Amino acid sequence: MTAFQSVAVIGAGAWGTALATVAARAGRAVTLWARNDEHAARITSSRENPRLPGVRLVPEIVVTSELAVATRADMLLIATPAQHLRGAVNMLAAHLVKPTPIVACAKGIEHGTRKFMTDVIAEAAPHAQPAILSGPSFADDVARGLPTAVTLAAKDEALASNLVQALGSPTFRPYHSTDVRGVEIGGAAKNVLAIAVGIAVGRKLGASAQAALTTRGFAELARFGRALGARSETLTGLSGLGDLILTCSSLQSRNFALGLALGRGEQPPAGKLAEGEFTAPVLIELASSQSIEMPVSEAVAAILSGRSTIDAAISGLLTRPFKAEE
Ligand SMILES: NC(=O)C1=CN([C@@H]2O[C@H](COP(=O)(O)OP(=O)(O)OC[C@H]3O[C@@H](n4cnc5c(N)ncnc54)[C@H](OP(=O)(O)O)[C@@H]3O)[C@@H](O)[C@H]2O)C=CC1
Ligand SMILES: O=C(CO)COP(=O)(O)O
Repeated sequence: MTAFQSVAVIGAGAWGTALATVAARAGRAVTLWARNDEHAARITSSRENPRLPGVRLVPEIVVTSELAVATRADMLLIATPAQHLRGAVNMLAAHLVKPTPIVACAKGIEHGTRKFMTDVIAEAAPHAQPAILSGPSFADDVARGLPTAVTLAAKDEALASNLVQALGSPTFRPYHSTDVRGVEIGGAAKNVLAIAVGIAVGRKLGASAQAALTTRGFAELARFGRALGARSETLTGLSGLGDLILTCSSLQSRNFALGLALGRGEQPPAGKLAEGEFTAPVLIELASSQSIEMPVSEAVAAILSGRSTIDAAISGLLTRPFKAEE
């Protein structure tokens, strides 16, 4: 029997809604918390979230805007955007009466503090047990029950394994890990790199360039990860290489789609969260503070901030000095 019978998902966006279906499929009692009363009431009555259209929520999922109801759960999943994770955890920390696992499901690094998601949780809710879930998983695929595998990490292996037992099912296979930092790095960096690859595809640089850029993107993700203590099996695993491949090759990805639009000289899709846009500046700040070379991510940050044109950034990458592959 699993240690965690009930699950609350904080943040009723596309990913939070998909995760609520994951937990329900795994047999948990599920609460989905939306910050807005009307939004919660609308999902409750229609059994559909406009942020994840076409997906019917099973009747067992309780949708609420009352934090006191959600925080009664045995474990919490936080699925807000990365820059809002601290605000969400601050709110719920006051309601926690026992040490409760809080699983970060956002992919990013906090601006200003340059902190990764589990560090933000540990700071905002000192009695929580932070964990991170990440890997190749589009909300739409997951909610429809298409199969995937992800990584779920916590410092304590037994906790990570218990969380996996609580959420896993034949269509959603979490692998447990204790390499929290490695998992956080993969999820954050791959979004920035997907913007780069989207730009290359939008500029019609060809399938060979797409593969080359994805690979060199992985080289810098891994360089950054190793410098920050990530394990190599995590970097080449589901939350690293796995999610990078997905995001750099699929039009379903909002980060890839943002890059594609930029590369084509079009307006980026409106109202779509592309975390890489927010992660790029803080990722390169962190990298340069530790003298880690991340030329592809730097090019993305320069394009997004208007410091470079797309053509200048592409030419800058292609004319770097030749060097040994590592
Ligand atoms: N979509 C996907 O396929 C996947 C997304 N992720 C990650 O999950 C995170 C969320 O993405 P996604 O669900 O797609 O984004 P969405 O834009 O679909 O939804 C974000 C949700 O967060 C809510 N929210 C924003 N700020 C707060 C806050 N302070 N407190 C509570 N709720 C808040 C929003 O509420 P409101 O509706 O009121 O605006 C909205 O419902 C991102 O970090 C993303 O990288 C990870 C894997 C897959
Ligand atoms: O993280 C994701 C898939 O694993 C979702 O990617 P996008 O945020 O780019 O849509």
